[in-house]
Amino acid sequence: MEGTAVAPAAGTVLNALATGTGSAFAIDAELRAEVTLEADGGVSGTIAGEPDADTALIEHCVELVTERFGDGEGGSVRTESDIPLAAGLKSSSAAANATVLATLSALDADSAVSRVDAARIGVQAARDAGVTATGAFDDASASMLGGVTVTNNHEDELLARETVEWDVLVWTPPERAYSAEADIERCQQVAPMAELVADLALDGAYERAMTVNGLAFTAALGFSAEPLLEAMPHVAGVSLSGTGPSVTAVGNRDDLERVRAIWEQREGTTWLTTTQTDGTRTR
Ligand SMILES: Nc1ncnc2c1ncn2[C@@H]1O[C@H](COP(=O)(O)OP(=O)(O)O)[C@@H](O)[C@H]1O
Ligand SMILES: O=C(O)C1=C[C@@H](OP(=O)(O)O)[C@@H](O)[C@H](O)C1
Repeated sequence: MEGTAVAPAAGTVLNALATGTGSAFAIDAELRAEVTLEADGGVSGTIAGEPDADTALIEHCVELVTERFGDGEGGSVRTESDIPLAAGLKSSSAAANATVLATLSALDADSAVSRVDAARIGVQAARDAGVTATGAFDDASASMLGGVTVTNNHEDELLARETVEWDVLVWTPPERAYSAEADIERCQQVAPMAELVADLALDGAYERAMTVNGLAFTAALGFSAEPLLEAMPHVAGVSLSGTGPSVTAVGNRDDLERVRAIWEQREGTTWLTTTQTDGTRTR
């Protein structure tokens, strides 16, 4: 019994660590999960190219799905991806979503659950594995459904979902930042700004929302606002993504190319992509 699914990365419009309301958009960078089930035994996980990374999240995703939709099968799960881990680009949400759908596919139970509920299973696994602060249903829903979503992460409730077609520039510095280690109290200090960002996002002004989010959360989380300032005159929106360290900008392709030339002088990787609208899919 085998199943494969592919999930996109995502960038942040609103970081949910201040108020529990969050917003994210899927971007065209992929993570693939391959699941093989056996009648019994435990679940073992592998992350290609990351021998020391924590596999508890993907193993627990398999367990939750086989307990609920199968007969508690065991087996193996392997993820492979270009999305850097713990870089603010929602690799954990993509890994959970792809693993949940791959396991459902291996059980021949693809239609047993809606995609939104499948994302909620991944969120539960992330909470159980301790890799998230709020559950990150914002990131999970964006990666599962594609497009941009706005969510209440305390209730795992989808407040809005829209298809958007944006060019996206991403800068990923070499360092890593685990969400579970983020300073939540400092994030809560920017709650009034997060409320403004949520209002803008729910009005569909995602790009402006993103820039306000970027200014507030670079301050709260202690990142430099310099990359945001460099981009701001040229782009529609720019923000720290998640708890960082990646920064994403959206706007006109030619303008993003100009910002790319500026960001490329920094250490790390700068790449151009687009939003993704299909979300997570079985293969
Ligand atoms: N590609 C992956 N495959 C399996 N698990 C992953 C993967 N990427 C992230 N994770 C899990 O998520 C944790 C990191 O989560 P987080 O700090 O939220 O990073 P991100 O911003 O990339 O989502 C890792 O410790 C690991 O348990
Ligand atoms: O763990 C969490 O609850 C969250 C982590 C952050 O994302 P990253 O995982 O990208 O840092 C943030 O943007 C999101 O709104 C909520």
